[in-house]
Amino acid sequence: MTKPEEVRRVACVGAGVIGGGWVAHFLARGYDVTAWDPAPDAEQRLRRLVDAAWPALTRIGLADGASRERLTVAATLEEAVADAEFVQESAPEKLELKRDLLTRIDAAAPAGAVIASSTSGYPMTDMQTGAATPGRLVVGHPFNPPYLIPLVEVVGGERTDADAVAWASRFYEVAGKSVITMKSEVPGFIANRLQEALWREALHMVANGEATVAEIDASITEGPGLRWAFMGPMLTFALAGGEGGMAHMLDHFGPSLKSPWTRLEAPELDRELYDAVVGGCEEAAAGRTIADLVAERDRGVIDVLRATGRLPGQATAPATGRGTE
Ligand SMILES: NC(=O)C1=CN([C@@H]2O[C@H](COP(=O)(O)OP(=O)(O)OC[C@H]3O[C@@H](n4cnc5c(N)ncnc54)[C@H](O)[C@@H]3O)[C@@H](O)[C@H]2O)C=CC1
Ligand SMILES: C[N+](C)(C)CC(=O)CC(=O)[O-]
Repeated sequence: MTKPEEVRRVACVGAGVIGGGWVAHFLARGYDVTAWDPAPDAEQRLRRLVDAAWPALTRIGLADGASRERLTVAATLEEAVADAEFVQESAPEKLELKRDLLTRIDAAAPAGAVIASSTSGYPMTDMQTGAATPGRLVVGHPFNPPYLIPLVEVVGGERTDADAVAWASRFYEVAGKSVITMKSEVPGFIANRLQEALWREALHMVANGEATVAEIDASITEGPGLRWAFMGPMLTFALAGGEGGMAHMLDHFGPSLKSPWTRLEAPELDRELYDAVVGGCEEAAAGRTIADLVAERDRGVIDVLRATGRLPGQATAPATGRGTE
Protein backbone atom coordinates (compact mmCIF):
# COMPACT_ATOMS: atom_id res chain seq x y z
CA MET A 1 0.00 0.00 0.00
CA THR A 2 1.38 3.43 -0.96
CA LYS A 3 1.93 5.73 2.03
CA PRO A 4 -0.66 8.56 2.15
CA GLU A 5 2.16 11.12 1.76
CA GLU A 6 3.43 9.39 -1.40
CA VAL A 7 0.17 9.07 -3.34
CA ARG A 8 0.40 10.62 -6.81
CA ARG A 9 -2.45 8.99 -8.76
CA VAL A 10 -6.10 9.37 -7.78
CA ALA A 11 -9.16 8.01 -9.60
CA CYS A 12 -12.56 9.71 -9.40
CA VAL A 13 -15.56 7.57 -10.36
CA GLY A 14 -18.67 9.61 -11.10
CA ALA A 15 -18.00 13.17 -12.22
CA GLY A 16 -21.07 15.26 -11.44
CA VAL A 17 -21.29 18.08 -8.91
CA ILE A 18 -19.27 16.25 -6.25
CA GLY A 19 -17.07 13.96 -8.37
CA GLY A 20 -16.18 16.98 -10.52
CA GLY A 21 -15.49 19.02 -7.39
CA TRP A 22 -13.18 16.28 -6.11
CA VAL A 23 -11.38 16.23 -9.48
CA ALA A 24 -10.81 20.01 -9.23
CA HIS A 25 -9.55 19.64 -5.66
CA PHE A 26 -7.12 16.81 -6.39
CA LEU A 27 -5.79 18.56 -9.52
CA ALA A 28 -5.25 21.76 -7.52
CA ARG A 29 -3.34 19.79 -4.89
CA GLY A 30 -1.01 18.49 -7.64
CA TYR A 31 -2.26 14.93 -8.16
CA ASP A 32 -2.64 13.05 -11.45
CA VAL A 33 -6.37 12.40 -11.72
CA THR A 34 -8.18 9.86 -13.86
CA ALA A 35 -11.95 10.21 -14.00
CA TRP A 36 -14.72 8.02 -15.33
CA ASP A 37 -18.45 8.72 -15.68
CA PRO A 38 -20.85 6.81 -17.96
CA ALA A 39 -22.84 9.86 -19.14
CA PRO A 40 -22.23 10.72 -22.80
CA ASP A 41 -21.57 14.40 -22.05
CA ALA A 42 -19.62 13.71 -18.85
CA GLU A 43 -16.19 14.80 -20.08
CA GLN A 44 -17.44 18.17 -21.35
CA ARG A 45 -19.37 18.79 -18.12
CA LEU A 46 -16.37 17.81 -16.02
CA ARG A 47 -13.93 20.04 -17.88
CA ARG A 48 -16.43 22.92 -17.65
CA LEU A 49 -16.71 22.43 -13.88
CA VAL A 50 -12.93 22.28 -13.43
CA ASP A 51 -12.46 25.40 -15.60
CA ALA A 52 -15.07 27.27 -13.56
CA ALA A 53 -13.39 26.28 -10.26
CA TRP A 54 -9.81 26.97 -11.40
CA PRO A 55 -9.79 30.79 -10.89
CA ALA A 56 -10.91 30.33 -7.26
CA LEU A 57 -8.34 27.57 -6.76
CA THR A 58 -5.62 29.72 -8.32
CA ARG A 59 -6.58 32.60 -6.04
CA ILE A 60 -6.17 30.51 -2.90
CA GLY A 61 -2.95 28.91 -4.18
CA LEU A 62 -2.22 25.83 -6.28
CA ALA A 63 0.22 23.12 -5.15
CA ASP A 64 3.55 22.91 -7.01
CA GLY A 65 3.01 21.23 -10.37
CA ALA A 66 -0.78 21.45 -10.22
CA SER A 67 -2.28 21.51 -13.69
CA ARG A 68 -5.59 20.84 -15.40
CA GLU A 69 -3.53 18.90 -17.96
CA ARG A 70 -2.99 16.21 -15.37
CA LEU A 71 -6.64 15.15 -15.82
CA THR A 72 -7.34 12.06 -17.93
CA VAL A 73 -10.87 10.97 -18.71
CA ALA A 74 -10.97 7.19 -19.10
CA ALA A 75 -13.25 5.25 -21.43
CA THR A 76 -14.06 2.56 -18.86
CA LEU A 77 -14.26 2.18 -15.13
CA GLU A 78 -11.60 -0.53 -15.18
CA GLU A 79 -9.19 1.73 -17.08
CA ALA A 80 -9.86 4.63 -14.68
CA VAL A 81 -8.90 2.72 -11.55
CA ALA A 82 -6.26 0.38 -13.04
CA ASP A 83 -3.25 2.13 -11.49
CA ALA A 84 -4.95 4.31 -8.89
CA GLU A 85 -3.41 4.64 -5.44
CA PHE A 86 -6.71 5.99 -4.08
CA VAL A 87 -10.26 5.93 -5.51
CA GLN A 88 -13.07 8.39 -4.70
CA GLU A 89 -16.53 7.20 -5.77
CA SER A 90 -19.18 9.91 -6.33
CA ALA A 91 -21.99 8.18 -8.22
CA PRO A 92 -25.72 8.88 -7.60
CA GLU A 93 -27.11 8.27 -4.12
CA LYS A 94 -28.79 4.93 -4.83
CA LEU A 95 -27.89 2.05 -2.58
CA GLU A 96 -28.00 -0.76 -5.17
CA LEU A 97 -26.00 1.30 -7.66
CA LYS A 98 -23.33 2.12 -5.06
CA ARG A 99 -23.14 -1.52 -3.94
CA ASP A 100 -22.61 -2.77 -7.51
CA LEU A 101 -20.21 0.01 -8.40
CA LEU A 102 -18.05 -0.45 -5.28
CA THR A 103 -17.95 -4.20 -6.02
CA ARG A 104 -16.69 -3.42 -9.54
CA ILE A 105 -14.17 -0.84 -8.36
CA ASP A 106 -12.88 -3.28 -5.73
CA ALA A 107 -12.43 -5.94 -8.42
CA ALA A 108 -10.51 -3.60 -10.75
CA ALA A 109 -8.39 -1.40 -8.43
CA PRO A 110 -4.83 -2.40 -7.46
CA ALA A 111 -4.59 -4.51 -4.32
CA GLY A 112 -4.36 -2.38 -1.20
CA ALA A 113 -5.60 0.88 -2.75
CA VAL A 114 -8.18 2.45 -0.42
CA ILE A 115 -11.59 3.15 -2.00
CA ALA A 116 -13.80 5.91 -0.54
CA SER A 117 -17.44 6.69 -1.19
CA SER A 118 -18.79 10.26 -1.17
CA THR A 119 -22.21 8.99 -0.01
CA SER A 120 -24.23 11.58 1.89
CA GLY A 121 -25.67 9.09 4.29
CA TYR A 122 -25.43 5.34 3.57
CA PRO A 123 -23.46 3.36 6.13
CA MET A 124 -20.52 1.56 4.48
CA THR A 125 -21.76 -1.67 6.11
CA ASP A 126 -24.73 -1.56 3.69
CA MET A 127 -22.60 -0.75 0.63
CA GLN A 128 -19.67 -3.16 1.04
CA THR A 129 -21.69 -6.40 0.97
CA GLY A 130 -20.66 -7.46 -2.56
CA ALA A 131 -16.97 -6.57 -2.43
CA ALA A 132 -14.33 -9.30 -2.45
CA THR A 133 -12.03 -7.16 -0.26
CA PRO A 134 -14.41 -4.99 1.80
CA GLY A 135 -11.64 -4.15 4.28
CA ARG A 136 -10.43 -1.27 2.10
CA LEU A 137 -13.81 0.42 1.60
CA VAL A 138 -14.51 3.58 3.61
CA VAL A 139 -16.89 6.52 3.54
CA GLY A 140 -15.20 9.86 2.75
CA HIS A 141 -18.14 12.29 2.89
CA PRO A 142 -17.30 15.73 1.43
CA PHE A 143 -19.18 19.03 1.36
CA ASN A 144 -20.09 21.02 -1.68
CA PRO A 145 -17.88 22.29 -3.24
CA PRO A 146 -15.20 19.76 -2.23
CA TYR A 147 -12.53 22.03 -3.72
CA LEU A 148 -13.27 24.73 -1.11
CA ILE A 149 -15.08 23.29 1.90
CA PRO A 150 -12.42 21.59 4.02
CA LEU A 151 -14.47 18.97 5.90
CA VAL A 152 -14.46 15.25 5.07
CA GLU A 153 -16.17 12.78 7.42
CA VAL A 154 -14.39 9.42 7.38
CA VAL A 155 -15.94 6.23 8.73
CA GLY A 156 -15.66 2.53 7.98
CA GLY A 157 -18.25 -0.24 7.88
CA GLU A 158 -18.42 -3.42 9.94
CA ARG A 159 -16.05 -5.16 7.51
CA THR A 160 -13.65 -2.24 6.98
CA ASP A 161 -10.10 -2.61 8.35
CA ALA A 162 -9.18 -0.01 10.96
CA ASP A 163 -5.96 0.57 8.97
CA ALA A 164 -7.96 1.64 5.91
CA VAL A 165 -9.88 4.22 7.96
CA ALA A 166 -6.64 5.57 9.42
CA TRP A 167 -5.00 5.57 5.99
CA ALA A 168 -7.91 7.48 4.39
CA SER A 169 -8.00 10.07 7.19
CA ARG A 170 -4.28 10.70 6.84
CA PHE A 171 -4.51 10.81 3.03
CA TYR A 172 -7.27 13.45 3.10
CA GLU A 173 -5.24 15.52 5.55
CA VAL A 174 -2.19 15.35 3.27
CA ALA A 175 -4.50 16.35 0.40
CA GLY A 176 -5.49 19.50 2.29
CA LYS A 177 -8.77 18.46 3.88
CA SER A 178 -10.00 18.85 7.45
CA VAL A 179 -11.00 15.39 8.69
CA ILE A 180 -13.40 14.05 11.28
CA THR A 181 -12.77 10.35 11.80
CA MET A 182 -15.91 8.81 13.25
CA LYS A 183 -15.66 5.83 15.56
CA SER A 184 -19.10 4.48 14.77
CA GLU A 185 -21.43 4.42 11.78
CA VAL A 186 -24.54 6.53 11.96
CA PRO A 187 -26.68 7.22 8.86
CA GLY A 188 -26.03 10.78 7.62
CA PHE A 189 -22.80 10.92 9.66
CA ILE A 190 -22.50 14.07 11.82
CA ALA A 191 -22.99 17.18 9.71
CA ASN A 192 -25.83 15.90 7.54
CA ARG A 193 -27.81 14.83 10.59
CA LEU A 194 -27.51 18.39 11.85
CA GLN A 195 -28.26 19.91 8.43
CA GLU A 196 -31.20 17.57 7.93
CA ALA A 197 -32.82 18.71 11.19
CA LEU A 198 -32.66 22.31 9.95
CA TRP A 199 -33.81 21.32 6.45
CA ARG A 200 -36.85 19.35 7.66
CA GLU A 201 -37.93 22.19 9.92
CA ALA A 202 -37.49 24.68 7.05
CA LEU A 203 -39.66 22.54 4.75
CA HIS A 204 -42.38 22.31 7.43
CA MET A 205 -42.34 26.09 7.77
CA VAL A 206 -42.69 26.59 4.00
CA ALA A 207 -45.39 23.90 3.76
CA ASN A 208 -47.36 25.56 6.59
CA GLY A 209 -46.93 29.09 5.24
CA GLU A 210 -45.07 30.07 8.40
CA ALA A 211 -41.98 31.40 6.60
CA THR A 212 -40.93 32.04 3.01
CA VAL A 213 -37.84 30.58 1.34
CA ALA A 214 -36.25 34.05 1.52
CA GLU A 215 -37.03 34.45 5.23
CA ILE A 216 -35.56 31.05 6.02
CA ASP A 217 -32.35 31.86 4.17
CA ALA A 218 -32.08 35.32 5.78
CA SER A 219 -32.72 33.84 9.23
CA ILE A 220 -29.47 31.92 8.84
CA THR A 221 -27.27 34.27 6.77
CA GLU A 222 -28.18 37.31 8.91
CA GLY A 223 -28.25 35.30 12.11
CA PRO A 224 -26.66 32.08 13.39
CA GLY A 225 -24.83 31.39 10.10
CA LEU A 226 -22.46 34.28 10.80
CA ARG A 227 -21.34 32.60 14.02
CA TRP A 228 -21.25 29.07 12.64
CA ALA A 229 -18.50 29.88 10.12
CA PHE A 230 -15.98 29.82 12.96
CA MET A 231 -17.71 28.54 16.11
CA GLY A 232 -19.95 25.48 16.24
CA PRO A 233 -23.44 25.36 17.74
CA MET A 234 -22.24 23.96 21.08
CA LEU A 235 -19.67 26.65 21.95
CA THR A 236 -21.93 29.32 20.45
CA PHE A 237 -24.71 28.34 22.83
CA ALA A 238 -22.26 28.18 25.74
CA LEU A 239 -21.85 31.93 25.21
CA ALA A 240 -25.63 32.32 25.54
CA GLY A 241 -25.09 31.50 29.22
CA GLY A 242 -22.88 34.57 29.75
CA GLU A 243 -20.22 34.13 32.41
CA GLY A 244 -22.04 31.00 33.55
CA GLY A 245 -21.32 29.37 30.17
CA MET A 246 -23.12 26.22 29.09
CA ALA A 247 -24.18 25.35 32.64
CA HIS A 248 -26.17 28.58 32.96
CA MET A 249 -27.45 28.23 29.39
CA LEU A 250 -28.82 24.74 30.26
CA ASP A 251 -30.31 25.88 33.57
CA HIS A 252 -31.92 28.89 31.88
CA PHE A 253 -33.08 27.42 28.56
CA GLY A 254 -33.20 23.69 29.35
CA PRO A 255 -36.99 23.84 29.83
CA SER A 256 -37.35 25.02 26.18
CA LEU A 257 -36.39 21.49 25.15
CA LYS A 258 -39.95 20.54 26.14
CA SER A 259 -41.45 23.38 24.06
CA PRO A 260 -42.79 22.64 20.57
CA TRP A 261 -39.83 24.29 18.79
CA THR A 262 -39.18 21.55 16.25
CA ARG A 263 -40.94 18.81 14.29
CA LEU A 264 -38.26 16.36 13.23
CA GLU A 265 -40.38 14.05 11.04
CA ALA A 266 -39.95 15.03 7.37
CA PRO A 267 -42.97 16.69 5.76
CA GLU A 268 -44.65 15.09 2.72
CA LEU A 269 -42.75 16.40 -0.33
CA ASP A 270 -45.92 16.90 -2.38
CA ARG A 271 -46.20 18.98 -5.56
CA GLU A 272 -47.27 22.08 -3.67
CA LEU A 273 -44.26 22.05 -1.35
CA TYR A 274 -41.94 21.14 -4.23
CA ASP A 275 -43.19 24.10 -6.29
CA ALA A 276 -43.04 26.48 -3.31
CA VAL A 277 -39.40 25.60 -2.61
CA VAL A 278 -38.26 25.64 -6.25
CA GLY A 279 -40.21 28.84 -6.97
CA GLY A 280 -38.88 30.50 -3.82
CA CYS A 281 -35.31 29.72 -4.83
CA GLU A 282 -35.86 31.09 -8.34
CA GLU A 283 -37.23 34.27 -6.81
CA ALA A 284 -34.28 34.49 -4.42
CA ALA A 285 -31.84 34.04 -7.31
CA ALA A 286 -33.37 37.15 -8.91
CA GLY A 287 -32.08 36.39 -12.39
CA ARG A 288 -28.68 35.05 -11.34
CA THR A 289 -27.81 31.76 -13.07
CA ILE A 290 -26.52 28.70 -11.23
CA ALA A 291 -23.03 29.56 -12.60
CA ASP A 292 -23.39 33.12 -11.15
CA LEU A 293 -24.42 31.69 -7.79
CA VAL A 294 -21.57 29.14 -7.79
CA ALA A 295 -19.06 31.96 -8.41
CA GLU A 296 -20.70 34.08 -5.68
CA ARG A 297 -20.65 31.16 -3.22
CA ASP A 298 -17.01 30.38 -4.00
CA ARG A 299 -16.02 34.02 -3.41
CA GLY A 300 -17.95 34.02 -0.14
CA VAL A 301 -16.38 30.78 1.11
CA ILE A 302 -12.90 32.05 0.27
CA ASP A 303 -13.58 35.36 2.05
CA VAL A 304 -14.78 33.52 5.17
CA LEU A 305 -11.82 31.10 5.09
CA ARG A 306 -9.42 34.03 4.68
CA ALA A 307 -11.08 36.10 7.40
CA THR A 308 -10.86 33.17 9.82
CA GLY A 309 -7.26 32.24 8.95
CA ARG A 310 -8.12 28.93 7.31
CA LEU A 311 -6.79 29.33 3.77
CA PRO A 312 -3.92 27.02 2.78
CA GLY A 313 -0.71 28.66 4.01
CA GLN A 314 -2.41 30.94 6.55
CA ALA A 315 -1.67 30.54 10.25
CA THR A 316 -3.89 27.87 11.76
CA ALA A 317 -7.16 29.14 13.18
CA PRO A 318 -8.06 28.61 16.85
CA ALA A 319 -9.11 25.05 17.69
CA THR A 320 -12.49 24.20 16.21
CA GLY A 321 -13.00 21.07 18.24
CA ARG A 322 -12.38 18.76 15.28
CA GLY A 323 -12.14 15.01 15.78
CA THR A 324 -14.34 12.69 17.75
CA GLU A 325 -11.57 10.65 19.30
N1 LIG B 1 -24.55 17.37 -4.21
C1 LIG B 1 -24.11 17.51 -2.95
O1 LIG B 1 -24.23 18.57 -2.32
C2 LIG B 1 -23.40 16.38 -2.27
C3 LIG B 1 -23.47 15.07 -2.74
N2 LIG B 1 -22.78 14.08 -2.11
C4 LIG B 1 -22.81 12.70 -2.59
O2 LIG B 1 -21.99 12.61 -3.76
C5 LIG B 1 -22.49 11.60 -4.63
C6 LIG B 1 -22.70 12.20 -6.00
O3 LIG B 1 -23.68 13.21 -5.90
P1 LIG B 1 -23.73 14.45 -6.91
O4 LIG B 1 -22.38 14.71 -7.45
O5 LIG B 1 -24.47 15.51 -6.23
O6 LIG B 1 -24.63 13.85 -8.06
P2 LIG B 1 -24.69 14.26 -9.62
O7 LIG B 1 -26.01 13.82 -10.10
O8 LIG B 1 -24.29 15.67 -9.79
O9 LIG B 1 -23.54 13.35 -10.25
C7 LIG B 1 -23.59 11.96 -10.31
C8 LIG B 1 -22.74 11.53 -11.47
O10 LIG B 1 -22.67 10.12 -11.45
C9 LIG B 1 -22.74 9.66 -12.80
N3 LIG B 1 -23.17 8.27 -12.78
C10 LIG B 1 -24.40 7.76 -13.05
N4 LIG B 1 -24.36 6.41 -12.94
C11 LIG B 1 -23.08 6.09 -12.61
C12 LIG B 1 -22.40 4.87 -12.38
N5 LIG B 1 -23.03 3.70 -12.45
N6 LIG B 1 -21.09 4.90 -12.10
C13 LIG B 1 -20.41 6.07 -12.01
N7 LIG B 1 -21.01 7.27 -12.22
C14 LIG B 1 -22.33 7.27 -12.50
C15 LIG B 1 -23.70 10.61 -13.47
O11 LIG B 1 -23.51 10.59 -14.89
C16 LIG B 1 -23.32 11.93 -12.83
O12 LIG B 1 -22.34 12.62 -13.57
C17 LIG B 1 -23.75 11.07 -3.97
O13 LIG B 1 -23.44 9.93 -3.24
C18 LIG B 1 -24.16 12.21 -3.05
O14 LIG B 1 -24.93 11.78 -1.95
C19 LIG B 1 -21.96 14.32 -1.02
C20 LIG B 1 -21.85 15.59 -0.54
C21 LIG B 1 -22.59 16.71 -1.08
C1 LIG C 1 -27.72 17.85 0.15
N1 LIG C 1 -26.72 16.87 0.64
C2 LIG C 1 -27.38 16.01 1.61
C3 LIG C 1 -26.32 16.07 -0.52
C4 LIG C 1 -25.64 17.67 1.23
C5 LIG C 1 -24.41 16.93 1.69
O1 LIG C 1 -24.31 15.72 1.72
C6 LIG C 1 -23.28 17.74 2.22
C7 LIG C 1 -23.24 19.21 1.87
O2 LIG C 1 -22.52 19.58 0.96
O3 LIG C 1 -23.94 19.98 2.51
